[in-house]
Amino acid sequence: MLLEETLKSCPIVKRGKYEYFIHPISDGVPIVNPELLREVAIRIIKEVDFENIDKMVTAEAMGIPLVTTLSLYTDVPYVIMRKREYKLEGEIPVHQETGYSKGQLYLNGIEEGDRVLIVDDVISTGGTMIAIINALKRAGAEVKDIVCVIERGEGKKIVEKKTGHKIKTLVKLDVKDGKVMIL
Ligand SMILES: O=P(O)(O)OC[C@H]1O[C@H](OP(=O)(O)OP(=O)(O)O)[C@H](O)[C@@H]1O
Ligand SMILES: Nc1nc2[nH]cnc2c(=O)[nH]1
Repeated sequence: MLLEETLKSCPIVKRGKYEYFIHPISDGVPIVNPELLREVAIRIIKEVDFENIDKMVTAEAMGIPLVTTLSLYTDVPYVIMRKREYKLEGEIPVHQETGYSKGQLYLNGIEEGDRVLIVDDVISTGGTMIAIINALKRAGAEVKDIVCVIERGEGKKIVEKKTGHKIKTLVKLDVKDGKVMIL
């Protein structure tokens, strides 16, 4: 499959000590081909019962092409957790920490009782997923399902243990000696 094939040859750069892989789905560079985006969206659709989902939630930035594509296929609307504050009534700020960055994410547009699918491109340390789940909890939403395209490291296990939510992923990888290895 295209996702696995393209990951195997993708470049790695250092962000501090963190070996960061660069791929169209997780970075939007060097170029996003529609065949790859379509494959990923269809693989996600096969994993989720969209009949039971009111809204999708993702984090800025690289969840955006994923939820956009999924929304066009399923007619389910989406909310993007932004790194910028809007000061809208009811906006929920949460702290986000990844393997290489720290900041805030802001949730808008979710109402109590909303049945939510969380979508993201990567889960690594799990810091972003914890932030998203915390914000949704504070909004009173019901997290129905979680899908991340790429899994690396222990983040998935950590978040599952901490929150009790199961996380579905399409591909698991490790970065070793400057190379991506599909597990
Ligand atoms: O499991 P974690 O260690 O939290 O890493 C996963 C997060 O890292 C990336 O986002 P990033 O904050 O780099 O933003 P970007 O989408 O703008 O690249 C990715 O899109 C995930 O949201
Ligand atoms: N593109 C990309 N996104 C990430 N998010 C968390 N880790 C990574 C990584 O290594 N590469």
